[in-house]
Amino acid sequence: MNGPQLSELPDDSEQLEPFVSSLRRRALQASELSGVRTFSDGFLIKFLRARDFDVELSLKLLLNYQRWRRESPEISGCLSPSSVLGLLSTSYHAVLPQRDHSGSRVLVYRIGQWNPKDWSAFQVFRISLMTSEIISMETQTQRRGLKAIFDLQGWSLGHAWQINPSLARKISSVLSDSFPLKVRGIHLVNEPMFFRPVFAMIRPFLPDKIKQRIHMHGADFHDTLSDFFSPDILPPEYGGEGPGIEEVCQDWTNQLLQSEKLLQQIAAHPTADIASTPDSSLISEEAQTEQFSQG
Ligand SMILES: Cc1c(C)c2c(c(C)c1O)CC[C@@](C)(CCC[C@H](C)CCC[C@H](C)CCCC(C)C)O2
Repeated sequence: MNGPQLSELPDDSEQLEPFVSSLRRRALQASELSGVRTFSDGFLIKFLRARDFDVELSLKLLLNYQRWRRESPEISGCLSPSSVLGLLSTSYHAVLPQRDHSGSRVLVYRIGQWNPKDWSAFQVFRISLMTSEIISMETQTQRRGLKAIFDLQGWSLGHAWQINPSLARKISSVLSDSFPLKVRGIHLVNEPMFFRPVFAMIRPFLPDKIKQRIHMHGADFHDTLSDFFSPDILPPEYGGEGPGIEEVCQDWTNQLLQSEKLLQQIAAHPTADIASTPDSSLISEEAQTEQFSQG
């Protein structure tokens, strides 16, 4: 059985066991110094699915993930949706309710809603990290990855000044090899000319595979965006017939707020399998059935 076929099996399948044990053994050896003593199956399977069950590559991804978190405490230390509620309330971000034709999650970021005088790039980054942690618990997302649409309408110098080379490095790391999610597409719409220098800071660190998945649509994006996404799932603001952007942002904000405890647990114990622990008081009943038992 090859990697993608293994990915299709459920978490508790016997055939996954040798891979999980092997990654656990390697991870425990490697993290002796960092003091991590337990890795849940669910945690390890995220990394295996992200690397099509290549144990060596999964281990590398796992160690990069831990290092990234350690080196970015300003971002990963506080995974609290309520701490950035003011920003979420401006309809800055949504995960669309429907997956695309290939099963990928579709995320929308509306950069223009971010007022850089009120919110730092670290806080903005935190939102992406929280969403990433939540969707990476979904089996189907582990298999089919995600696509992100960045609406850069309103991008200004105030935004650009927040992105320094160190932050650009952190952005390219999570996109390439520091987070257990398959990035299947990045779509920029309404990007102004002066977004180029910022993109030029991020681009050199990206592997070719990711570079090829970045699409710049400009202001006339309606036609070209629909080459990638069916109108059924896109909000009307992005040329589709799905629910409006304000509504989907509101819904996802509620989802994040419901996951507050869960996210705190992840920030405190990143290697534990929090979503599937018997202690389901961590997350509301509703959110569990909607978000975590799919696929
Ligand atoms: C796991 C994961 C994370 C954590 C993630 C993203 C994706 C696709 C992920 O899979 C995309 C967004 C990002 C990188 C956070 C970005 C935060 C900054 C402050 C936004 C500023 C605006 C960017 C200059 C816009 C363009 C970025 C693209 C070239 C990615 O966080």
